[in-house]
Amino acid sequence: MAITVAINLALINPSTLFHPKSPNPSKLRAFTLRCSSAASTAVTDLAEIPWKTSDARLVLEDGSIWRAKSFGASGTQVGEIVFNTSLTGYQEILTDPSYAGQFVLMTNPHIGNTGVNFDDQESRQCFLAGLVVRSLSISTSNWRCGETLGDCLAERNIMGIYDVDTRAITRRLRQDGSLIGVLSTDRTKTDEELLEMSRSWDIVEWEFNSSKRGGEAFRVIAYDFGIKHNILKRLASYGCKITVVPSTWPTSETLKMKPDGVLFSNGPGDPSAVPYAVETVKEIIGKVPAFGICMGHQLLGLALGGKTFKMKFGHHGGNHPVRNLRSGHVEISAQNHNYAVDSSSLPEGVEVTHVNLNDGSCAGLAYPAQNIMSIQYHPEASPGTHDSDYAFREFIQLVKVKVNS
Ligand SMILES: NC(=O)CC[C@H](N)C(=O)O
Repeated sequence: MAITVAINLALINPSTLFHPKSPNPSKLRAFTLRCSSAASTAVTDLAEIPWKTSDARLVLEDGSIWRAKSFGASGTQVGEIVFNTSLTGYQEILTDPSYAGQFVLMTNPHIGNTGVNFDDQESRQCFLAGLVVRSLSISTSNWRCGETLGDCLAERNIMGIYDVDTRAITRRLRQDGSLIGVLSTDRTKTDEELLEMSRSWDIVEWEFNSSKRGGEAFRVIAYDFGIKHNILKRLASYGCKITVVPSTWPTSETLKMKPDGVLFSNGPGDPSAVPYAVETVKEIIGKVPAFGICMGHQLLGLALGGKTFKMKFGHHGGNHPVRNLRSGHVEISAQNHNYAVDSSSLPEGVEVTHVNLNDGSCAGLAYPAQNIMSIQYHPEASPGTHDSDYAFREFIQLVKVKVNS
């Protein structure tokens, strides 16, 4: 039932595309760590570093080259770099399928000290393309720790780098917008080759294959575009019996199953690149109460006739202020998205219910006439604050009213 996400990394011919922003490759700028030599030497003097170190490069499409140490897997990997401002929760971030194809840079400088446990996974594997951290904890200490962060990444073939100026990269992303990059530990590849790889890759290349009457549970069908486990756990805690179906599940089958509600999940990539999913949403809305989370919210926006667009550097973190326009309350929310619904493109009758206070973008929608609600961020908040958990209660309320009507 789970999706598989296939991405064309190895098949790209670096010579086929040339990015219009290309500076002369001979003018590649090399950024060496200002503090790496001093800080790392100091640490090495005190304790033997327990992981294998090797040189790694992060080459961004703007021509900047960031030299770092590697941990986890080695090799060469292309991805889109995004920064996440959460202070902790790196394990949930690693296993959030919406990060597929992306390098996540943690702005919190010290990562890895609690290791990885077997209870906090948001899905069955690590989906992100790579992890970028300033300082990797040299020791791991937590009563639930099952393995170190480095071992976890190495076993799952995910690359990580540390000893890199994450603040400088974040400032660059905030200024210039999101960037494609290549992480590599391969010394045989030149900087120019890596730069070409970063410029010929596109993240949109995804393929998705993959208490009611008498105390009975509500039956909810969850369309899996890359669903996080905590969404299922939160729905279950509200008394739902959930059936997870693949993103390509036929609408006719869904309707035959007579669900009380349908959830459209979070997921990676550009919502406008999956028109079949928009069609599915169109066929379901109006017939069954629907709740969209993140990608699901964007698909609902498109299905209702609105438009989505790519943001400059997206929202990734556990500390985004959102105003609920109905209650006037401000929630601190967990967010992870690069695309957004354009509020001005929405037809009459569709209400913008939430606004991101950092940039005024649309953070929630409702179409009461058709029992639809959606949230651009993560009410299941894992990691994050739990201010927005009430969204599940509101969805259950929509379901209840419909069931009892
Ligand atoms: N978390 C999500 O569902 C992300 C939605 C979409 N992939 C975006 O980046 O905007």
